[in-house]
Amino acid sequence: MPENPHLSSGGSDQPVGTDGVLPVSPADGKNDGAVAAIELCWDQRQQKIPDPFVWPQSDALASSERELDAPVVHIGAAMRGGAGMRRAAEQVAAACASHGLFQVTGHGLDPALARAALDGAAGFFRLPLATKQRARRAPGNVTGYAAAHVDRFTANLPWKETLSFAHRTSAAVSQQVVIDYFTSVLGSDYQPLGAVYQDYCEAMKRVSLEIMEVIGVSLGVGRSCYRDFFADGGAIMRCNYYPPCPEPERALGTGPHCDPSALTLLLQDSAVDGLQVLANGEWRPVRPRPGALVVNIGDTFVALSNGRYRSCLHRAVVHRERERRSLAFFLCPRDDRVVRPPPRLLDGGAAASGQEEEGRRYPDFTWADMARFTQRHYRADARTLDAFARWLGAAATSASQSQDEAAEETV
Ligand SMILES: C=C1C[C@]23C[C@H]1CC[C@H]2[C@]1(C)CCC[C@@](C)(C(=O)O)[C@H]1[C@@H]3C(=O)O
Ligand SMILES: O=C(O)CCC(=O)C(=O)O
Ligand SMILES: [Fe+2]
Repeated sequence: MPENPHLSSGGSDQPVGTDGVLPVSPADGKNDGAVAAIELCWDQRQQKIPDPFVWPQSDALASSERELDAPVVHIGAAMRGGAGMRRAAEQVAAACASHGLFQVTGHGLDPALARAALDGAAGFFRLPLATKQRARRAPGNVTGYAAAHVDRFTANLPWKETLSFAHRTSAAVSQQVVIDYFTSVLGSDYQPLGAVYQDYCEAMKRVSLEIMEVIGVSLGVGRSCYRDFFADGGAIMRCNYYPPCPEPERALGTGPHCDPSALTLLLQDSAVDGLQVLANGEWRPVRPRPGALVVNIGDTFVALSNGRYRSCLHRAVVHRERERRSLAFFLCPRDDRVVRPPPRLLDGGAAASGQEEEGRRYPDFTWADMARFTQRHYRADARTLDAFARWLGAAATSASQSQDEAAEETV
């Protein structure tokens, strides 16, 4: 296993921090006092933010006023094929080869459902802390309620609360997986809110698969290649709430990162901006556009495209007087599906010459591996995919060493 501050040793499940951002008490993952202190941090009468919320100057770099140059893709027109698909594929190819973000309109998401999902999040985060804590995230798990990730990290805390839950469509699981989550952790009173997010996730899954068709065309592998790959996949749905912050220039709602998942569909609160993307060394805003969904490429898709498409490096800033909400739908492959690019995307004609492994930029992995890495070993940031590839390589080496040792012992 290489010496690297980002990686844990020996493939154990002990978490390690990223550059001094150490996880809190890994053994129990509980931090009740710190979670309760969150209400105090959010208190509007405070003048200063506590030290653990202060980000290094290099991460909290000033923002540009210049909006990110990102195409608006009409997905409805693309699905009708012909010129609509050709135009969409060109727009997607250009955006994904540069910064990895575009917007989507013509997606057919019912505006009343979008409103109910944003308002539902507002209502949830206004609940008393004790009620929200019924859904608290369990250690090592991506789902649940989290306040500033105080139970995971001790520094560079994000100025946000989140509620995350899993969505899946498969014959093997309940067709009401989101409703079941809400009623089981919060109680039967939360069935209607669960139903809103069940519908919202189903709409996002449909749109994600349509986008996968366009991405497939844009990479020359055809409409069904990625659509089929993700059809039985899952998703993590996350409601983000960013309270007003007395020192917004020293804090971040979400630090600089690439999403480890494959594709993210983000609905921004229409009134307040906050999402920013690093492009040509500048943090450029992606202002909310009524009716549009923001779409970005994540690390898992970078591997699936063999590095042709870029993971979008982004962050969310906070405001002094205004709170902000956003809804993120993170599309992931089915847990056990092997992430491997289609042969046509291998470099230097490797596929044609039968040397498939030589044209590969990243090793095989599964979403279960990636989820474990980001929940137990590494705080997702701008370099997750490279750190993950090294971690997989080191795990493979130590597994084959153990096998050799076992073989020697039996000789
Ligand atoms: C698999 C995931 C890990 C995170 C939630 C989903 C997709 C995005 C990841 C995250 C938002 C990237 C920034 C850091 C993080 C810790 C956060 O601020 O919430 C990440 C999520 C997480 O590990 O919970
Ligand atoms: O709130 C936002 O605009 C972005 C949130 C984000 O990047 C995330 O949850 O991964
Ligand atoms: Fe993100």
